[in-house]
Amino acid sequence: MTKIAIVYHSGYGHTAKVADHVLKGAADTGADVSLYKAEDLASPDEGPWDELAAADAIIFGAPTYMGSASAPMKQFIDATSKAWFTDAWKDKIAAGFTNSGSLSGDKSSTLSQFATLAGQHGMVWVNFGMKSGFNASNHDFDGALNRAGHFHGLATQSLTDLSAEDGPDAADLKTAELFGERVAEATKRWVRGKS
Ligand SMILES: Cc1cc2nc3c(=O)[nH]c(=O)nc-3n(C[C@H](O)[C@H](O)[C@H](O)COP(=O)(O)O)c2cc1C
Repeated sequence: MTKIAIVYHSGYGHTAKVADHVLKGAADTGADVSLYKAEDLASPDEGPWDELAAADAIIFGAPTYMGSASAPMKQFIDATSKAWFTDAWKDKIAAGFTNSGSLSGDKSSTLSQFATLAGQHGMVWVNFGMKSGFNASNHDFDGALNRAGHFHGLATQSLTDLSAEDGPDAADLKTAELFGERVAEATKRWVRGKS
């Protein structure tokens, strides 16, 4: 069974909800998926680093704050330098997701940050591969999948006046599940091809 780790930060619960749905989509393919909080991996010398080293894929997730990954996620990113020195994550599958208040909100910067992190570790970045669900006049905004139209990762929107109970909406959460499924299937093929 392939092992997938999701490392995420969420200040107010919205991104945690997205992480839960990414997990659901990946787990529905039969993968063994675990969630890790970035705060528990803030130091290179403490936390479940061995479990990340044992994973076939690591998915990074954080809210976009001021146009990049939130500070606790950046602290985790910097703490991965020990894994970098030992090539602990080389040739693992990587993917990323972010969530923010605006439809765009510079989420692309956060996804690029995660793809760069994956590149630094010699990981194999899996993009989303889903076409935009809202880019033509005959499309409905409501219920559209991947309506923010990001391709190199998952991007969801949580309107800023809604609690994590009410946002992101069902279409974005379904999009998150399909993203989890995509990464899990890619991981399965990658692991099978290596053996
Ligand atoms: C410090 C801070 C900075 C933010 N910067 C952005 C931003 O650059 N773009 C955006 O669209 N939303 C921004 N937001 C809104 C959050 O991304 C949004 O509320 C998100 O759902 C928070 O996720 P969380 O509950 O997982 O922390 C910001 C929120 C905070 C608190």
